[in-house]
Amino acid sequence: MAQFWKPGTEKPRLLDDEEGGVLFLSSSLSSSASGYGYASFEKQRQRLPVYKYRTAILYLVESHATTIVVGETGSGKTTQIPQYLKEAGWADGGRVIACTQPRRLAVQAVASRVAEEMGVKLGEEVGYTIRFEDISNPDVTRIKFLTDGVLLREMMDDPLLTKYSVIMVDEAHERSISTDILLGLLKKIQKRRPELRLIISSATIEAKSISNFFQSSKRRRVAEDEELRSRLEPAILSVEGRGFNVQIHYMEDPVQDYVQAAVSTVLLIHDQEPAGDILVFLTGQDDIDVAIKLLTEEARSNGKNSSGMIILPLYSGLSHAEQDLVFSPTPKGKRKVVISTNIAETSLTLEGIVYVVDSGFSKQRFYNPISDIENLVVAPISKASARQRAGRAGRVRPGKCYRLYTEEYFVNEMSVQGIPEIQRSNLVSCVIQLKALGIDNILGFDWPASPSPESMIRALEVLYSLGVLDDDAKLTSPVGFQVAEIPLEPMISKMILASNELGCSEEIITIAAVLSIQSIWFSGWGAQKELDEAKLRFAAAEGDHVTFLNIYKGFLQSGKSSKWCHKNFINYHAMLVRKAVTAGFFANACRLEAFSHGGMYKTIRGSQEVYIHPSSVLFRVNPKCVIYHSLVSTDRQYMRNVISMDPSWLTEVAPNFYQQQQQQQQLRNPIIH
Ligand SMILES: Nc1ncnc2c1ncn2[C@@H]1O[C@H](COP(=O)(O)OP(=O)(O)OP(=O)(O)O)[C@@H](O)[C@H]1O
Repeated sequence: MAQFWKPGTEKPRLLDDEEGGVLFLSSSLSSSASGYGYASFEKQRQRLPVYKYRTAILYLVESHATTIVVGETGSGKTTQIPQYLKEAGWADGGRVIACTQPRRLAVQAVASRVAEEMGVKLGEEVGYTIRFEDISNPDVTRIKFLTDGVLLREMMDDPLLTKYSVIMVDEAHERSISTDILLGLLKKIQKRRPELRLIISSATIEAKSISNFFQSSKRRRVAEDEELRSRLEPAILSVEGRGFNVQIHYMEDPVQDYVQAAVSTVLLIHDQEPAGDILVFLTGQDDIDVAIKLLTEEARSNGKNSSGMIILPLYSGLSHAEQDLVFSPTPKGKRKVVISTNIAETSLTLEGIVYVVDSGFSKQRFYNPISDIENLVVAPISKASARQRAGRAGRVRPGKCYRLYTEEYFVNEMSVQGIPEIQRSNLVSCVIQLKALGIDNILGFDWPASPSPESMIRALEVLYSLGVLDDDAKLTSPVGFQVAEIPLEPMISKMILASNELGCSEEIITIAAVLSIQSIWFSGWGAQKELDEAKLRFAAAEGDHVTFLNIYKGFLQSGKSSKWCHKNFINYHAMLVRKAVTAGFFANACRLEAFSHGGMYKTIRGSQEVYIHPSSVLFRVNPKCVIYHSLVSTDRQYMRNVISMDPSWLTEVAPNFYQQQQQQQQLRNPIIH
């Protein structure tokens, strides 16, 4: 059973988070306001800490090009500021107020909440746009929530974002790659559109560094007259006041297995704490599935009343219906246990949540430009994230947060902020986006945090090999422009274009769609055996990509029997498909080196050791040469979504890339097969 330090053993202190210990967020909303639910929306809005700053915010936005708003979680920044701006006339005359979020789920949830508070139908005055889903109407939408990635895409049609009067970049502290690109581009746009207003908001942002970014000395020199200079000077506003109390508990000793510790903590809460839903932060679908299984089994075997718990997963691959369950009210007498990735970390209000369990980990991208390998690894979160997670409790009533790490670790070892995503990612998509927006001097681009030159060079190299950039590093016509226009990874886009010539566009578009989502398999939760059987039924000898096709066709024809699967096994056609995949993903080619450990491969590009992931239908089949879609790192580097291929295709589809590669390898290692 999890051992937590009990806050009752020491007098609770009013502490700043960094100091650790019991954290009582000072409350400007009293718990008697748990009658909150009954108050009118207007009253609820007025009780939020940000309300007292309404005039100040509007004044600063009027008088400064950039306003940075810093405030605690739940103070009302996201839901209220766009409404204040609308009320003050910033959406008059057909103009639009934009509010960006790093995550799709947050965009949908916040837009629904604001539409509800304003008493309007979602998609009309208040709308949202996320990739592949546009619930807005250009004629009537005045407040638009969107992911930062979608706003970047909008710049391709309207580089100065002319329809927006104010753009609020929310959760900037997350430093997603799209947020950083957006900040760099918005700074450029401001020079051309002095009337555009920016609000950069976050609970934990390092306001000073963003402020410095927006007021470089060059900008100050450009602004000669006093008034202009003062307008260009960013304003920083700190919203004081927080939501309800959130009591923080730490582990007495470090935990060996955070999934097991999370399960024990949920059972402890369910057993000992009063009513209220629980939100658990784990890292990904795999450990969420394990936790759900363990939780169900342990509750049953301990004789605990598991029937009182409604256990729900939350990650980005879920269907709308599954996501809706998480947001729906908890039936009386029940306790919802939502087990989530960090998609629930920012901006979300799940009304019934009273308890948060924080594993202290999340899946993070790490890219090594030398080996050209990008990994999704389970890594410790930062204090900023921990604070956001705790902030999911205490939004509509007081709450508790159980951190599955020690206070000592939190205070002394946890980093204050995470590393910006741009400094730990493959930059291929980022570079092509900037090129498409006419930013030719990528290395000289004004970044809030500069990416490494090695990553930049790697990205330029790959884009050149894909035929997307020419010798002057400009987009090629038509391929480069076409690839940039498709809102997918450049390799997938190139694969689609290649399929046209190879006569298999329909199939490739199906595969591209599957690769662009997290998983074609909906959660195997509670039905792992059936899921495995289904996978086997649809499996194709050529690899996962062709398996996706089989599934899709099966769906279309509604004949999902194994008999149907055998009858429609398409070999020759699949070969074509594989060649098109190779045309896009040639940089991810690997060769079988040894049969040890179930088949050891090496990347042709960098001679890195990699293995086929057990979830692949090619696991233990071990074709001689394969192409993978992505890598995950656990005890080893595993390739996910793998397809077999003929190595002779490589020099055919990517002559520059592989001839150069072969020459380099011959220098290093004269024997290559
Ligand atoms: N769907 C909802 N149901 C009930 N209350 C809500 C909902 N959405 C927001 N609220 C209320 O509004 C408050 C402010 O939410 P908002 O998202 O604007 O805060 P925020 O300052 O942006 O915080 P964060 O940075 O954590 O997202 C919440 O703490 C909660 O009290």
